Amino acid sequence: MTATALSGKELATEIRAETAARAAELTAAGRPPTLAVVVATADESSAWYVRSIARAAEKAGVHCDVIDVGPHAAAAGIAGTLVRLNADDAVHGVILQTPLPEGVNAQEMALAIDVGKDVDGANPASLGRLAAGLPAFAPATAQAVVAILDHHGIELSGRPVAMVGRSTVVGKPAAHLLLDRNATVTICHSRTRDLAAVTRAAEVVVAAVGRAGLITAEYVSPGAVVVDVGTNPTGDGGLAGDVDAASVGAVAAALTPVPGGVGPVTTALLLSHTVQAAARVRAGG
Ligand SMILES: NC(=O)C1=CN([C@@H]2O[C@H](COP(=O)(O)OP(=O)(O)OC[C@H]3O[C@@H](n4cnc5c(N)ncnc54)[C@H](OP(=O)(O)O)[C@@H]3O)[C@@H](O)[C@H]2O)C=CC1
Ligand SMILES: Nc1nc(=O)c2c([nH]1)NC[C@@H]1CN(c3ccc(C(=O)N[C@@H](CCC(=O)O)C(=O)O)cc3)C=[N+]21
Repeated sequence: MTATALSGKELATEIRAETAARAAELTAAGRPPTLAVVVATADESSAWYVRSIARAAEKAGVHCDVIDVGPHAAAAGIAGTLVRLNADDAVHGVILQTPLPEGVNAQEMALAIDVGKDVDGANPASLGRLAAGLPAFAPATAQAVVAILDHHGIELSGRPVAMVGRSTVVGKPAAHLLLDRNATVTICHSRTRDLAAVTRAAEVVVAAVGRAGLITAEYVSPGAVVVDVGTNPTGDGGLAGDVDAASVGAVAAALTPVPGGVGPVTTALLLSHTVQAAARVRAGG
């Protein structure tokens, strides 16, 4: 058996087209949608991600302001920058890049992001609202997982799903979104005993671990659907998923590729959230 590739490219193109149309309307109405990206790191993969957001934003007609406070910024300085952006009516979305300088806690910092502008669902209050079924932006990556499954017509209701990873950026919010779709979700992590037994019992496996090739064929039941969130830099400047596509592809029914799967949908959703935030402000006056 050779697994079907669940591409994210077409879905990302659809989301970007819809986003560009709404961005053009907002711009014509004198409210150009604007995303502020706060950076406090010299990390190369973070810099790559920021450049890819800026490129995608430009194509969609969304303004992207990168505010680099430097890799030695103190917590008070970072929080102060976020508070200033909350108060700036010309800014509709705010994201804070990780990693942060040593000793600065990402969750603490994200508490300073206004929930209405929290387009990557980083504020713990956004995660709480998501869990409680209240309106909030989900982290773009977590939403991308469900969106890509929906796009390819994969049923979630009632099905056993293994979510491998419990980070606040991906695993926990994705588990909530999957639960909202009536999946029966098991959340796994580094202390999970016999991970392969748990993932083999699932019909849908989502891997957000950060270990290239961790999920091999013996972790997957024949006919399962596998979503690979991992974006692990390879030595030669490429990207490797958390799933060993060569072996899993022979067992699974369907698998999201890396690159070309969850990644492009993530960036498209981040911009979509930004125009939603801008439109909401307009609706409120
Ligand atoms: N495509 C995209 O848009 C995005 C991709 N990513 C990628 O997704 C991956 C995960 O990111 P993120 O959630 O931020 O990573 P984190 O490092 O924050 O979390 C990793 C999770 O995986 C668990 N884990 C680690 N090792 C194992 C193991 N051997 N077996 C089972 N579970 C394990 C950890 O468990 P524990 O909690 O016990 O430590 C933790 O819950 C990375 O490759 C990242 O680059 C991330 C965000 C967006
Ligand atoms: N709070 C937070 N939110 C994130 O969303 C987040 C983060 N932290 N930390 C870092 C990771 C990484 N990440 C990627 C997003 C898109 C691609 C992407 O679009 N990749 C393309 C291009 C790949 C290539 O050019 O080789 C693809 O997969 O096809 C990759 C990686 C978001 N992250």
